[in-house]
Amino acid sequence: MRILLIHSDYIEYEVKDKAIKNPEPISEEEKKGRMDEVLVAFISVEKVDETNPEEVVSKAVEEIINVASQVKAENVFVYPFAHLSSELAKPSVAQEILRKVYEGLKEKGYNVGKAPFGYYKAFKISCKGHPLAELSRTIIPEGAKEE
Ligand SMILES: NCC(=O)N[C@H]1[C@@H](O)[C@H](n2cnc3c(N)ncnc32)O[C@@H]1CO
Repeated sequence: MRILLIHSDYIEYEVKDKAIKNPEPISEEEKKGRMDEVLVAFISVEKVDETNPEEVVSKAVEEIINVASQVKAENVFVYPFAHLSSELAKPSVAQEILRKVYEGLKEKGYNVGKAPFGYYKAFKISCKGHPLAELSRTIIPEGAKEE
């Protein structure tokens, strides 16, 4: 899993078109969204993550919370982003893993937003620009490391 973390004044998105055959069903109001004072997590789920989804989910939640506490962000935004890796997991697995990351962050008490899965989206983001405002993390399941 590849994660790009951007501490932002805001993130806003607008759904433009379906990008896969069966995108996540969304309501009219979910076609646009915005969150202010937020740690945005752009996440690419990778093929290797399929070997141990549970481990990748818990490590991702841990890494995101670690950065959120350092930058003092109470809002987190999970953005499915298929552009951080050339070894992507298939959409069905990726959607489930991202849903669990979202749920895991909520369980830890964060105010969590998410962008719909499986769409092309326009987005605007305002990076805060401080030294910890742009970070990336790579998460690899333990088992996969032995290969
Ligand atoms: N920016 C727009 C976009 O990326 N759209 C992506 C994601 O919403 C989602 N998606 C599909 N596979 C994955 C994956 N492995 N990891 C994350 N998202 C995925 O499906 C869209 C087309 O790839």
